[in-house]
Amino acid sequence: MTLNDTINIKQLQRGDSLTVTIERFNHKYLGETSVQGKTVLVPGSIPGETIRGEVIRNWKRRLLLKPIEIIEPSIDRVAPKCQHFTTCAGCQFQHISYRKQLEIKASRLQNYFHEKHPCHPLPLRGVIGSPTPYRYRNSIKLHGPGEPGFWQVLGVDMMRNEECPICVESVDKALQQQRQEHFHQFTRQGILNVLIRGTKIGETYVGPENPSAEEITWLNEELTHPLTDVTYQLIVPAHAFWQGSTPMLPKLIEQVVRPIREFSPDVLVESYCGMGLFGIMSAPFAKEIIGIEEHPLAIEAAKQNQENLNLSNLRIFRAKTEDRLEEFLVDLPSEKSALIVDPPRSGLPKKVLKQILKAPPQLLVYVSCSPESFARNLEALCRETYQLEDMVGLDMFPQTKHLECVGILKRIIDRSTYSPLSKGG
Ligand SMILES: C[S@@+](CC[C@H](N)C(=O)[O-])C[C@H]1O[C@@H](n2cnc3c(N)ncnc32)[C@H](O)[C@@H]1O
Repeated sequence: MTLNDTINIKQLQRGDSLTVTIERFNHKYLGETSVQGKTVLVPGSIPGETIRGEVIRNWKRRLLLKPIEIIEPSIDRVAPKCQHFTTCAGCQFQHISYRKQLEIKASRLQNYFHEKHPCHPLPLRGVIGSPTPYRYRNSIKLHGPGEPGFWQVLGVDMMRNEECPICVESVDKALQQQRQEHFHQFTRQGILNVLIRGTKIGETYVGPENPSAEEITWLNEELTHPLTDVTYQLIVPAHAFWQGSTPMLPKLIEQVVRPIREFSPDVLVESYCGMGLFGIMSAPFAKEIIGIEEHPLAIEAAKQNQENLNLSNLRIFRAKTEDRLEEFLVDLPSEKSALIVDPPRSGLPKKVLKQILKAPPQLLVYVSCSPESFARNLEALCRETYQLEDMVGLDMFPQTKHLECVGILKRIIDRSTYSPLSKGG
């Protein structure tokens, strides 16, 4: 007899109890199992564990269970630090030892590169862990309706979270203070989405995610270059992209800029450049750098940083990558040219892939926050034009399912074969 033979799962209601053994993680890293043909999802569980839980929702095909008692725990289980873990949708892994989290992420990367993928076997060096697996995150967005909060697991309501221990202290403190005041200063004005962002030097922005022109805020940040030890004072736009993990940032820069330093390109194009982070950090190692970015505030910050740091070899262009990349790539010198891409989660669109394949620079450094689109894009890039020489994962967001990776691609064909001129445009 199995654990649930005496229960008709269809009839379970909110608050009822159910005991299950977890079979696997689903694609969102929720533990799951099947009971009487229904998928039972248990946040904060590990495959192999037997858990007694309380029913939160019972849909037609799925049932959401909140763990109440871990009857048979996994050897990888640790105590979560956040009181909201298993209710909040932000973290998936607080109950798993940090060593095991890194193992899970490394095998997830491997799994995207099946046997027939041109990059198989994967030259993966591993996943670099965060020096601080908590207290790393420098920005959060809270959403309405009503008092702003985080999404709950599986989108069940919003939660008015009292803390967020993965955040750096200044951000967590600002959240706690706002929560005590019920975010009144924003809800009174009908502002639904609130952004909290903190910098390493202690500046904090708490305000609307989408500000009016007068509310636009610039933050000051300090960053020490991991390869030169020079400390940079940077302007960071509160409302445009800035890397979310303060302690992991030097490690990410090191992985992206080291190959640029080794290659020492005559021209480096950095597309999806944000406020110019990798271009600025590559400035000592490339003769000329061209940055392309579409967000007006990121562009303003990039230009301000370029001026403040007196970087005469860096030029920034406001454009959509798909509209202007080709024109820069076809002008690149055949040898000694490099490209850094750091696209959003969806990866490089087909149009951009085509432009790269038409005039491929010698070195391509691909920074990705989505292993899935990264693997898909590499399938096209490495079919005949590039070889993936090196790859590393970076755990920018410990306790969560998210994973960053950097791939170093070297051109393996003679570029003249692919030149738009030799192909008649
Ligand atoms: C993952 S962020 C990387 C930013 C930068 N590399 C950094 O580390 O700070 C992606 C950036 O691409 C920009 N972006 C998104 N779509 C774009 C497009 N089609 N063309 C140019 N930039 C784009 C976003 O505004 C954002 O700044």
